Amino acid sequence: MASSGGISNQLFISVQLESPRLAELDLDPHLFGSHPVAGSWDPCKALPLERASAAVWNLSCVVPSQREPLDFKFLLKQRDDSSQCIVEEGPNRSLGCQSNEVEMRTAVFKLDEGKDVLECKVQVETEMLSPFDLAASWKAQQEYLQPSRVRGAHDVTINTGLEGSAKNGFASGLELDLEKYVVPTPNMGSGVVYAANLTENPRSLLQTGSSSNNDTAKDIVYNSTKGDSSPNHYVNTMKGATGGHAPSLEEQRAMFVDRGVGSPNFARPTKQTFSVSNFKLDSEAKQDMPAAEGAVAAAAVADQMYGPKEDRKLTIVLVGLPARGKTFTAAKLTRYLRWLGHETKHFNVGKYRRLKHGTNQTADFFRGDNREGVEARNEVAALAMEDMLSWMQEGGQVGIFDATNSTRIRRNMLMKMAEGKCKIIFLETICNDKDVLERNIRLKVQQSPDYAEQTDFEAGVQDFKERLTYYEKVYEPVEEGSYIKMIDMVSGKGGQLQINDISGYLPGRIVFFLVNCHLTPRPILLTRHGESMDNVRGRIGGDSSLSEAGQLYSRKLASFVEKRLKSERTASIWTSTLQRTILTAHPIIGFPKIQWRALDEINAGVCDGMTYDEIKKSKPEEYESRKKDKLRYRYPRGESYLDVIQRLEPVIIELERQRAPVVVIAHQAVLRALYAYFADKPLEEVPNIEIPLHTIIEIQMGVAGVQEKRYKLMDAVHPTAGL
Ligand SMILES: O=P(O)(O)OC[C@H]1O[C@@](CO)(OP(=O)(O)O)[C@@H](O)[C@@H]1O
Repeated sequence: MASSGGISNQLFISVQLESPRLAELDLDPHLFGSHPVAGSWDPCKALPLERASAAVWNLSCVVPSQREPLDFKFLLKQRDDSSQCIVEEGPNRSLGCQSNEVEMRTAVFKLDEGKDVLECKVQVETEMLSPFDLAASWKAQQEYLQPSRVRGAHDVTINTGLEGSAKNGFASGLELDLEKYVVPTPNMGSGVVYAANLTENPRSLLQTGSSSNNDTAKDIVYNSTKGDSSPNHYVNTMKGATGGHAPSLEEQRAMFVDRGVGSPNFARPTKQTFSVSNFKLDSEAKQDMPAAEGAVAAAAVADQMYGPKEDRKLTIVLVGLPARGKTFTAAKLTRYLRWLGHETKHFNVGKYRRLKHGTNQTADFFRGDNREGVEARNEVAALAMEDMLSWMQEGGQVGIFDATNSTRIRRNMLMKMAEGKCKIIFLETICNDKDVLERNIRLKVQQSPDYAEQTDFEAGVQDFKERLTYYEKVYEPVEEGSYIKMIDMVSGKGGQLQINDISGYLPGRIVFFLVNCHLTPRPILLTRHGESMDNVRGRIGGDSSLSEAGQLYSRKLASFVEKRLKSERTASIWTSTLQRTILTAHPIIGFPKIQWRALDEINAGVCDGMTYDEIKKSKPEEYESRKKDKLRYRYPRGESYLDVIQRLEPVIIELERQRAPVVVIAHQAVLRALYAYFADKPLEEVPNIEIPLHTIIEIQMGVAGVQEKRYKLMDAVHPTAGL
């Protein structure tokens, strides 16, 4: 917003710091920085943050707009001795004069001479406000003691508490009303997590005890004895369908693909009956069946019937120089494929290297002429590939092999290891955008365990850039085999995708997904409709209107959306075709509304309009069957959660493709499925994820992955508990 006629705009800054430990440690968070408003880097003049809740401190202030960015950092002061300051680690934070700039880097403080580390979640938002907006807000506040209704301005209440500080030109204590509605997020967490840390831990190293990751151990246990992909579990299930004896090989051949558990009363296909949806498959092939429905399951069958064995297993081998977004792309692809029901795991070779060789390799370790380094790196790459192939033997379907894999020799080694066991597709990420590279390098040094002990951030950046030059010297672009090249796509300004020798259902889905992805940060707001009359009655499905409370929520939601998205030039409102979501969206003005049938609530079939108690009494076997396997259970003439996931796939693709914010007003089961995608939740958890009424779940998609924030606008009078 340019300054008008010599009257300069004001930069509104809203800062939030969150950590449950701050209060315990008697530490008061402050902010200090380059502008006189922020103490001109004098810790004694640092601005204190105000405590907003048990673990949240915030500060809002207005800074006369400045030509240069506002550089600042957080610092902690001991409550009983404010002369003791602890300044946060890492580079200065910098705010330009853009509106709605959101900076999320976690604040890291070293306590007790570095023996203890305190991490605080950070949210920083900025807004350029014209003096007129500010004055009008002030006037509205003074005269009507109401939050301002000035178009476009924050709904602020101006707190004149810090009179003294008004001298140096800023009205302190501006408080964002929206923050009052923030409620804790569940374990999805919103701290920035280093994506490579979430990848598979080396079972090979685990056996030698050099890695202490229970998850992998649990994972191995899970794959071999639990879940419905293991033969013994499957045989037991089939005993029920064959009158109690273990199915003979002939009967096993009659096992059917349809993943819907459905009503136990329906005639189970036996070896005489054969319908299109019940392909005869031997139990061994059954293991590869994804826990998915519809298109994915049918394609998996087709691939199995016609494709060679290795086509049933797919490995996406990432290729690219460091800081090209490989790990981020790998994590996104893993999340998407898992959500569709494909057994997918992300193997990061860097993690193997760190576990086997420690985290303080300097750039020299990565020199192409460092024989020892090259051998060590190839060794851990082979270990990771061995682990992945073993996992595939146990039922894994798609492996994401994340490393630079920057030479033909390395790639040939991987292809040789995979021969006859799985299909390999190379996914090469190429980035020529200097700004994107610089940002990725700084993000990498900030987050990677390789630089956790590096106290001098700039030295870390130099070391990483040196490592980069060594890789560039030996880098050989992919020209061999099946490959996908993503060229300058992450910057969100076009770019291109090149593919070679790509065929089959799953590779096709992967290409389609990658074409639609980008990293442009934008919020996606998920919320259920306002309380409906059927919610009050405890009836499921249906197409009822809103209760009084539901109508009130629709008005609050409209006010929230107006404030939260006021500075967004374009945003859209998506609803289902059921009236409870359309009525909820009705009071929202100024944004296009789109009705998606794909967003309709799970179809309860013959149980539609019933209460859970009525189902339990009149259809006890349905009730029990759904309780036993709520993910796969399909209502008679209705849907399962897996069916809902399948029909939501185009919605996910469109949400990934959108660059502007989207408000999705939908239903409990539908939002469970959508949330599970963003939160990378296991499919088994989907049917029981908490999606309370009258609460907005804000998903922030961006460079550092997916973060979440929740706003509860009002209580739900009749919370609906799922079956
Ligand atoms: O899968 P469960 O837990 O039954 O939840 C789905 C049910 O939630 C409900 C409410 O009970 O959704 P909503 O009100 O959000 O449209 C029912 O309509 C729907 O059948």
